[in-house]
Amino acid sequence: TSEADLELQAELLARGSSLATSNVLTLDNDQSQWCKVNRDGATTTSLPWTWEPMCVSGISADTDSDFDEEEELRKWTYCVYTNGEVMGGRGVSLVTTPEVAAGLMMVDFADEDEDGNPLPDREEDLKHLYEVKDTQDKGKGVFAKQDLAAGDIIMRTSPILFVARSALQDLEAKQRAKLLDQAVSQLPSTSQNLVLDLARSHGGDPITDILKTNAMGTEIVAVGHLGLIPESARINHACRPNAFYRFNDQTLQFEEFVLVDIPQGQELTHNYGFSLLPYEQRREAIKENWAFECTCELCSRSAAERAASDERLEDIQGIKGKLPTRFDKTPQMLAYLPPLLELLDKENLTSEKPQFEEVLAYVWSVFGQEARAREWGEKAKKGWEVLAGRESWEARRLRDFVADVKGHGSWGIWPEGEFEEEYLEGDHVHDDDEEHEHEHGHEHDHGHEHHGHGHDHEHEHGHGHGHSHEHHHEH
Ligand SMILES: C[S@@+](CC[C@H](N)C(=O)[O-])C[C@H]1O[C@@H](n2cnc3c(N)ncnc32)[C@H](O)[C@@H]1O
Repeated sequence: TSEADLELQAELLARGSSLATSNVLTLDNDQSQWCKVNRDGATTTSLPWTWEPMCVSGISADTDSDFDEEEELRKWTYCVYTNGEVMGGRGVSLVTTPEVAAGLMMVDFADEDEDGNPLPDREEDLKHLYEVKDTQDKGKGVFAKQDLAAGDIIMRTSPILFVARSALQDLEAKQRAKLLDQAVSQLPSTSQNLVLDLARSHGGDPITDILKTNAMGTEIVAVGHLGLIPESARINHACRPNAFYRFNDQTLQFEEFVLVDIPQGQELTHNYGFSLLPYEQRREAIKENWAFECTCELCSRSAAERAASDERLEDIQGIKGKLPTRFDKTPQMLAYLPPLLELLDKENLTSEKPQFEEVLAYVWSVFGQEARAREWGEKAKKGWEVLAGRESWEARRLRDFVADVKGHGSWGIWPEGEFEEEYLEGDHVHDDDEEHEHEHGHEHDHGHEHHGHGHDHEHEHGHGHGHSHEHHHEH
């Protein structure tokens, strides 16, 4: 980056930050006002935005539920920010706060590789791997054009539109529609068409509907946003999905990847959320949030098979609720983790497994059991390589672990003389609190499941470092 670029960035950053204060108008009621942002003579084609930001400010009353009745007034400003040139000409629009926009000015918009060479059209590279076709009962869907293996990346692209989640709450319907329309209309026409062509399911304002039907949960500078990725938005929901995504908020790069092997011709699926809820509740939650009746493989099984799945889900929640957090209770991990992993496996909850495989590897290491530590470390490594990516820090961490188990900080730290052979059997822990376990069944899961670094389609899916997943939805 040249010095001039750095200066420009610093200047833009300063201007972006100052918007936060200069732009908030004094308002005595929740009348909001529109305002133009001062550009101090800068041309509108300078990076990062190619359009004048359009902003609206207002005040919302937040009821603090902990101290009921107490209403707190919160001032807010949301603006439309568009760069119509980045990401290989695809462009990106955001409806977000000036603070988030200022944070984004630092990002490398990922049009160049590390050596400054322009990146090829990455989506074009991978288009032979899948096709979009009509399904019988779910509108369009995405299908594998060849056999795909777990970990394969099938889409490399970028979101076209981001909307801060809070904006959907704070803005009243007309303001929201106006900002969203503006955000879309400032995009290049091919990108506009990609957005406007997407499925709708709720009625009302078209772009709001498109967002609610298709957006995925993402975070930008740690603030929750809905992101619209038109290619990935064609993937239908399944409670036990075979595909997943990662989003990198440093580069705005989005990667769709294969979670479990997919034979040629099979449909790709995403988890839109609620996958840990039992059948009836899951169905309700999907209907309420997504306005469709789930017809996925799991939801279409016989009543007896669904009941068996519900029972496994209850057992999974029960075991998760009992996992010890104190070091002196580490032996209990040996009783709980293997059955938990077996249940997750039976229930095809693939994306949940690596975190527990990793813990189990460290537990064996704590007890100085090298072979078992390495065996589970290998499983966790494979899982993270798929879920977080081969180059992720999770995958590296596990590669380091299996290469040198005895060099790991956990190795043999269980006090000598206190190790008992029966720990290895895993049956030393008595289920004296069996009753309890059922009490906390599914209560914790309001459909916001976190896979790894945060995903769920409420929808959240996705994953990664500062990458989130969620096929959101008000999400
Ligand atoms: C993100 S879009 C998926 C792509 C969409 N089928 C299309 O034609 O563009 C979400 C919409 O797909 C449909 N859909 C997705 N998963 C479904 C499922 N498991 N069962 C029924 N409908 C589903 C619903 O109409 C939902 O509103």
